[in-house]
Amino acid sequence: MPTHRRPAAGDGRARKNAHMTQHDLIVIGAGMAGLAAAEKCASRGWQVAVVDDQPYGGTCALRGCDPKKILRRAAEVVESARLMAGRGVGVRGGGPGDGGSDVEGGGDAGGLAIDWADLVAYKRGFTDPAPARMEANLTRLGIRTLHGVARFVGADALDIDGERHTAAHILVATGAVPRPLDFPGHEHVLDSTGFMELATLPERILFLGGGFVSFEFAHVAVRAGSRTVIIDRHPRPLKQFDPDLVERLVASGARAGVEVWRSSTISRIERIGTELRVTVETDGVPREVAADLVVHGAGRIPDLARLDLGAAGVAYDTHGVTVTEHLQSTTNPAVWAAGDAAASPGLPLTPVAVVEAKVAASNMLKGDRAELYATPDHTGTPAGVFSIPELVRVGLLEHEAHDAGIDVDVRLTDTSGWYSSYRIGGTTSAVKVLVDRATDRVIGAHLLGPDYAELANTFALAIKVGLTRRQLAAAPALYPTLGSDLSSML
Ligand SMILES: Cc1cc2nc3c(=O)[nH]c(=O)nc-3n(C[C@H](O)[C@H](O)[C@H](O)COP(=O)(O)OP(=O)(O)OC[C@H]3O[C@@H](n4cnc5c(N)ncnc54)[C@H](O)[C@@H]3O)c2cc1C
Ligand SMILES: NC(=O)c1ccc[n+]([C@@H]2O[C@H](COP(=O)([O-])OP(=O)(O)OC[C@H]3O[C@@H](n4cnc5c(N)ncnc54)[C@H](O)[C@@H]3O)[C@@H](O)[C@H]2O)c1
Repeated sequence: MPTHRRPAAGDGRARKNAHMTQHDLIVIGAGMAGLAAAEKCASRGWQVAVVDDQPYGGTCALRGCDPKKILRRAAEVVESARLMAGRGVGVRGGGPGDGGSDVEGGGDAGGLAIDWADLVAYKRGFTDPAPARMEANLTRLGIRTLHGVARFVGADALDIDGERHTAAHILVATGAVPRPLDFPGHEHVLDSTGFMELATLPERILFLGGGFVSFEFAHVAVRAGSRTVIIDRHPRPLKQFDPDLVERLVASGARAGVEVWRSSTISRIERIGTELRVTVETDGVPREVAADLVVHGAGRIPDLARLDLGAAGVAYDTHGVTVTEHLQSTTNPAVWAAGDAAASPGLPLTPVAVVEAKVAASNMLKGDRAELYATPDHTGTPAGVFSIPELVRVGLLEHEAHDAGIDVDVRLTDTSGWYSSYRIGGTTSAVKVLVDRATDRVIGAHLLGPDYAELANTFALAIKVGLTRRQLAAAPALYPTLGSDLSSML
């Protein structure tokens, strides 16, 4: 095990010599986790450097959450117009757009359509300026910004593009990358970053994997006029979410044109001219399907391959850097990890990455006083798929509550006939709330419906602070808002 002195609390001043700066902290990865930790430590006077080989900002801001939701906005507008078509909404002078959609009982919105190139350009209006702004902010905070691939060359040393940098603490915040695929022709599969940069959206798109990425992108692409199929190897997609609500989402997606092929996978892709010849196996039986594009939605793995963690004696596995509950490497005390790159219990989501980074930073700042170290608390952290409508989960699933031996009251309500649904033209929506009968506390909330992700934040707070069903139902809400439906959902 590497041994070296780490600064005790308050002695975080960096040493300098003619050849290099020894930092208090080098953060590898300028994503949500890396930036949160760097800013916290710099605000306490530490000499901090951040390194990234890509533009600053990481996945969420540049290639994930934020740009994705800009693309989705266009699809939401088209969908909202369709739901209200024939109910007072149409495009003046416009002819029928796609021959009439029967999505959720609405009609054609009279020629309203997504211009993909314009939409991607609009998205870039947000993402392109972000790295310079973020880097300038770090510089203003006194944080050194480095560019290049970081690789360990010792227990407390990194090589960054041929230069050696040492630090008392090194935070691995390198995020995740699409899981490598190995079937013949896998090189034809486009990843999520590539999808959001497409100049045009082709007609026939297959999405490999039935998780977050595929559902979110397929629900956008279908509203932009593509034919979409999600191919998942399990009988049930979106396994982390409530099965009853997943089936309703799949059914409403099918009406919009998103097919889901279950117990299926892709075993081969061949390019023939401009077309892809894709072999899809369902329950082991192969068939050939023609497509214009195949998109990777088959999971992500921690981005550790370029770090040479072995050179620093840092243990890791397929879930990330092996860490203690306070996010320190189990085998090298100089190294910490947070976000998608850490093998912590937290899900690979942005709010989790930020909480972990802040906890890791606060623990590093405490020096050797391990008795003061904190652990991240992810109780009530919501997870949501931004399909149309969105699907959200907070707290326990029904089967998890039963497995934990909780006497649970399960309240599943179809809200599609409620006023709030009628107002927007009628849509698929439902809610499942789990209440612990012994304590009356809300322990799980599962939501499917337009803008229901906003309701998730209230449930998240309730679960985090341990509110009872009665307390939550009694909270006054502005009327008429979606929030005012909450008490009826309980
Ligand atoms: C398409 C998509 C949509 C998503 N949507 C959502 C959402 O709506 N909500 C949500 O909560 N989460 C979402 N996520 C997940 C979320 O983006 C991640 O959980 C979050 O960005 C993780 O942050 P991080 O700081 O751990 O890593 P990242 O943001 O990935 O940052 C890691 C950085 O490290 C750099 N790096 C890696 N290796 C090295 C190296 N050796 N040297 C130098 N630099 C290196 C990378 O270039 C990268 O910039 C989405 C993910 C994807 C892919
Ligand atoms: N809204 C959000 O918060 C959001 C959005 C996008 C991504 N993310 C994060 O990024 C991670 C990765 O997203 P993702 O959608 O790529 O992965 P995922 O883990 O959500 O889903 C992957 C799916 O692909 C299936 N699969 C894997 N290999 C397959 C194969 N060979 N053939 C057929 N099916 C296969 C799995 O069974 C699973 O259902 C997520 O876990 C999530 O944490 C979050």
